[in-house]
Amino acid sequence: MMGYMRDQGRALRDTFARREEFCAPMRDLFASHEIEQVYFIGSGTSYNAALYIAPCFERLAKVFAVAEVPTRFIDMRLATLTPERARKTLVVGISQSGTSVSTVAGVRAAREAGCLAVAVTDAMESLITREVDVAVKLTCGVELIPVETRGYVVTLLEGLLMALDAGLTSGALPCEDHGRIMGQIRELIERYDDVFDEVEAWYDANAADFVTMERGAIAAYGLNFATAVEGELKLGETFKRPVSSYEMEEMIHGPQMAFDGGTFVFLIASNEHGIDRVPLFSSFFLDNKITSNVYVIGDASAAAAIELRECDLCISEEIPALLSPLVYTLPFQVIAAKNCIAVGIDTAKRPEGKRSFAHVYSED
Ligand SMILES: O=P(O)(O)OC[C@H]1O[C@](O)(CO)[C@@H](O)[C@@H]1O
Repeated sequence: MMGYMRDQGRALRDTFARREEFCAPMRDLFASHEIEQVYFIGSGTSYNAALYIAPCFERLAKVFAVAEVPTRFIDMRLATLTPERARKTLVVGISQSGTSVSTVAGVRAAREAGCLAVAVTDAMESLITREVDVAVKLTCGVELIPVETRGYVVTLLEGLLMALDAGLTSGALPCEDHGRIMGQIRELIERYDDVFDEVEAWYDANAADFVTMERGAIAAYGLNFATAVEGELKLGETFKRPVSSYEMEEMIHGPQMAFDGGTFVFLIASNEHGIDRVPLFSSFFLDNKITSNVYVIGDASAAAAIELRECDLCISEEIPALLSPLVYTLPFQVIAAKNCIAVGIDTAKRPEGKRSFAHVYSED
């Protein structure tokens, strides 16, 4: 797992260099169809990436976009699609492997309803590619372990680049804004390996505490809600402790009643609307002596806005808010991987003797 994570910087730079491979097909779709709404569907890590990609399309390409798990897309959203609306609806199924039963069923149902269906997948010969109008390459490379990490950050970047391109092409995103954001991406992926090292050093400094985690709560706002949900999945599927994710404000509407000294609270202080509320949350847990295990995750701009403690993570340089999910997922990936190493859990192994039905590898 650590090997795939340490390769993320290279994979992001490779994805950026290959952007025309996935931006061009999406650009053609937007140019040749009147698209009024986009559904990004996927399961697990791919759904969590969709939680970031959908708002990127809304902000940058000014198109109504929603992230949905495939079963809810089929059971709820399809009902809203009259034949006329379906023709103007793009459904993007994200599946790294191309074999998630749910996502394959989702794009099939979308197409049957008259929507335009696209697959974003690393496996260009997989089942999902046969159920769509267009298959778009996900440039993450195969991950041979059950836990997806490199695939997650690559999916985020690919979605962001597609949204930027769609916005530029439609005229929704001014050329100077497009150029500025592309520059920020270039700069971040160049120093991504250094950022990874900073996160790992933070883990190492707090390792003795992290391995004692009994339960976790991850709270975030804005684009980093996706980070919280992905952090919950990563820690749960590896370290196997119960972890919940929250839109930050919602954490104080009941869930906090269950927290105690064994609960590790992670507050993602991204430089978005909501950052000023973070200190209220940390002091609630600390001052009321509910748990001393409170960690704020932020960067140089968070440090200017919030009084950080020694145990908090402060990335030394500023991370632009739009790109911050590419970085703030790292602490949770690193805690997941290194806690497992510490307690002897092999993250490369699938649970023995348990056949899952989440993926299908052939038409049978
Ligand atoms: O992106 P894919 O290949 O559809 O996989 C989705 C999810 O399915 C899993 O492989 C589990 O079944 C997760 O690890 C992953 O997040």
